Amino acid sequence: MRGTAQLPASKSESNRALILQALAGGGQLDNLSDANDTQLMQRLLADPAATEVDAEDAGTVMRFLTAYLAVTNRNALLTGTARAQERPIGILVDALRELGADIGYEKEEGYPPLRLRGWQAAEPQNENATQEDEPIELKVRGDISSQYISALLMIGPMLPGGLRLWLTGKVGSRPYIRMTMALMQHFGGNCRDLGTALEARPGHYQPADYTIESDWSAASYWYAMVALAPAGSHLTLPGLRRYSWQGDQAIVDIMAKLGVDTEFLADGVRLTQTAPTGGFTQDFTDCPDLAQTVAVVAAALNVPVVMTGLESLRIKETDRIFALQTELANFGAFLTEEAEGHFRVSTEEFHVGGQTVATYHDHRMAMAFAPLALRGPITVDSPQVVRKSYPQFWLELEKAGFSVV
Ligand SMILES: O=C(O)C1=C[C@@H](OP(=O)(O)O)[C@@H](O)[C@H](O)C1
Ligand SMILES: C=C(OP(=O)(O)O)C(=O)O
Repeated sequence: MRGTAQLPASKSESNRALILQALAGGGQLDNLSDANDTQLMQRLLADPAATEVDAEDAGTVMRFLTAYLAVTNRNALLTGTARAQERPIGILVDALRELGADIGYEKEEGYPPLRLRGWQAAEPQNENATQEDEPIELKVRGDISSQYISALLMIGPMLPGGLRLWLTGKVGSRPYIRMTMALMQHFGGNCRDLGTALEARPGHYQPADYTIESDWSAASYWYAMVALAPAGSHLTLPGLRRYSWQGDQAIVDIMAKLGVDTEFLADGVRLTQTAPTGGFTQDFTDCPDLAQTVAVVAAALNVPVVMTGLESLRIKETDRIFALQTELANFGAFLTEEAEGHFRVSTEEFHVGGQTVATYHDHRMAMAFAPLALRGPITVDSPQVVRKSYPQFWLELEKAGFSVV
């Protein structure tokens, strides 16, 4: 493997920047993602009169728009795909109700679709505050999805006294919360991490320009390819930054152990194949979207990796633990829960030769297993799933020399 692969722009940065641009009333965004999740967010924000808003299968769109539509006093039905209707949202709805939003469940309590009816009071309520300009204080569980916290923080400055969130439980996906706060500050939002709580002070966002970084989660599939490619392979990925707001930059350190060296360039990174260092334990609490990539590479290289912090994987685009276990087994590898929350990747006899990988409506299943084609022919079922985050994925594989038919 040699050459350069084009990455999509970060969908996480893009979808925050779009919400903040809408709340700020302007600003130029460059290099927005072509991911369906981002294109969808852009379309939905551009139609303020819509009474039915379909977030499809995009978690960030569903969660961020719940808060955004509420705070902008919209009357709308917010819905999504069948899977989106199985992904919980009760924690966010409870918090928004405490703030004064009028939100009802159309079907099952705690799940989309949601009926949004603006605020119960003309002004967002401030019952929990002792004085007019004090922030409303809320306790929010951090162990289900950080997207609820990001959604709340972004609307925090719009509330009369701002917002103070006390996170409870084990907080997952923390880097995504830090990314939210960094982008809020970029748009002139006043927010702080107080250690025990997160605070957004009241105030107006200011229009700001921002160039979105390339997507580190998408980069992980190219790291996987370099790890599995013939010796001497290397690859350049433009648009990635050394100082990134994306927690999935953790792939740099993880892949160093799986035999990929990263050199930061003026624009992007250059990956070079080295040798795996041996087994290790990796916590995915902060970077859940990397779990599938790492599981497949560890299995294929027969590196015993113990994976922890996978709790949120069962409520993503699919139950990713089940999907990984089922599909890895077809290649002679296993993901076994040996103690609570400790999943060991082990390989009996890894073989690639004509298997069909089921993708479970999950872009990351398709992209995580695709690098196995370096070891033999595979068929990836429903390949169009990649459009959620990386529509050009198969095209880029072809450009890199894969035969995609
Ligand atoms: O805020 C974000 O942009 C995201 C947060 C993460 O979700 P959780 O917070 O639900 O783990 C991640 O898995 C998702 O792909 C994107
Ligand atoms: C979990 C993901 O996305 P979301 O939760 O935004 O649907 C993902 O992209 O892996």
